[in-house]
Amino acid sequence: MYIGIMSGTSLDGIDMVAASFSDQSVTLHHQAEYPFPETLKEKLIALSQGAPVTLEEFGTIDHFLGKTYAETVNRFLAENDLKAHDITAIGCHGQTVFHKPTGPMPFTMQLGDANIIAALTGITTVADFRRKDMALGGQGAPLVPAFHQFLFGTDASTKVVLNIGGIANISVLTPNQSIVGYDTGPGNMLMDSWISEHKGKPYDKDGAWASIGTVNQALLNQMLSDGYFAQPAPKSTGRELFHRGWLEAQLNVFNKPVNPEDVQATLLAFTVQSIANDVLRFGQGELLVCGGGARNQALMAALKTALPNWQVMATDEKGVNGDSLEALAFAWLAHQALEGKPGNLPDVTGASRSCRLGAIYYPD
Ligand SMILES: Nc1ncnc2c1ncn2[C@@H]1O[C@H](COP(=O)(O)OP(=O)(O)OP(=O)(O)O)[C@@H](O)[C@H]1O
Ligand SMILES: CC(=O)N[C@H]1[C@@H]2OC[C@@H](O2)[C@@H](O)[C@@H]1O[C@H](C)C(=O)O
Repeated sequence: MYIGIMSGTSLDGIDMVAASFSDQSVTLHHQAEYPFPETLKEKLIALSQGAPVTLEEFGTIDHFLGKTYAETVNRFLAENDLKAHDITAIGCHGQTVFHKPTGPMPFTMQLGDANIIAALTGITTVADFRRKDMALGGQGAPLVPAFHQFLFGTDASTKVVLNIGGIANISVLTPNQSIVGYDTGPGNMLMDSWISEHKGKPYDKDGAWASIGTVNQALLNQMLSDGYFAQPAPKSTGRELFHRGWLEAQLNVFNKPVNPEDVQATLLAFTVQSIANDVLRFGQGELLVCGGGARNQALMAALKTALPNWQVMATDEKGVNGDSLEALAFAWLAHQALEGKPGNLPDVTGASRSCRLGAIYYPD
């Protein structure tokens, strides 16, 4: 069995799974979600918002995260009556705190010291999955398309797997064609940020607040003209672009009053339309949605309206829990690493070749 740990760009906490793999199939044994300790969450939010940080504070967060992942694994093992020796390895994504895939010195940074995870759990740990791909000229993201392909394969029809986390990304699985995958742009991140500022809530449950607002079409068109959307793949993005300051700049340029609930409705439409514009390029087929956004009923309804020729459904309808899919992917990537198999798809990330991903940390 492998453990997969994902804490994503929404900063909503830690998703954990225990799963086993064969060449053709995956078996999910256990899954759980755990919140971050409040002090850690505050530090991560400050860091993600570009707050100045000293090297000492930075090292402290790396340690705090590593310790938190380790303690969470030990709790997960106890809750599921598992022992360390039941687990071959842990695949830990870590917490992305910066992602800059282009320019002369590209880098991506995931924190959470995996030495601490290996030492405190007694389990071999694989981490730092993205930087080898980037060293080979790739974006280092998205990495999950290879796992989407493994899970949903290709049959006679086109399937697009859509993750709506903080950022949204798609994997396009078309029969007899190489897989296409990239980040489409914002997922829940801007909606979360706006409702948190105006209502003090971490997210807009079921899109209820957005639903009482009206989409401002002119503001929506302005947002959709951001240069990211016209860029060809390979491409990936993050908080570095679609953050609160980006929204502030958009509202300043727009320079007309918009009610807060109308901004929320426009942000929901922005996420939906930016995704739909990309999905529409691939004709018709099934759109399988995972990530927290799949739980937002208003967002799912708007996606269905924007994509009338697509069968839009949550991955759960295909038997795969959409809340734990990314954690499952990192358990699979750890399995790939230990089996000495490649993890990246050069067609997706733009790396010069496929390669083994991740650094292995031993407990002894
Ligand atoms: N019932 C719901 N209604 C509306 N939004 C929801 C609901 N449940 C979850 N969400 C949204 O999903 C988000 C969490 O999604 P998820 O855990 O997939 O993100 P992540 O893994 O952190 O991000 P990423 O995939 O970009 O790394 C929450 O922040 C919230 O915006
Ligand atoms: C740098 C980084 O952490 N990117 C995440 C983020 O969250 C969604 C999207 O942006 C995707 O590119 C990626 O995560 C998933 C797990 C991936 O690599 O496929």
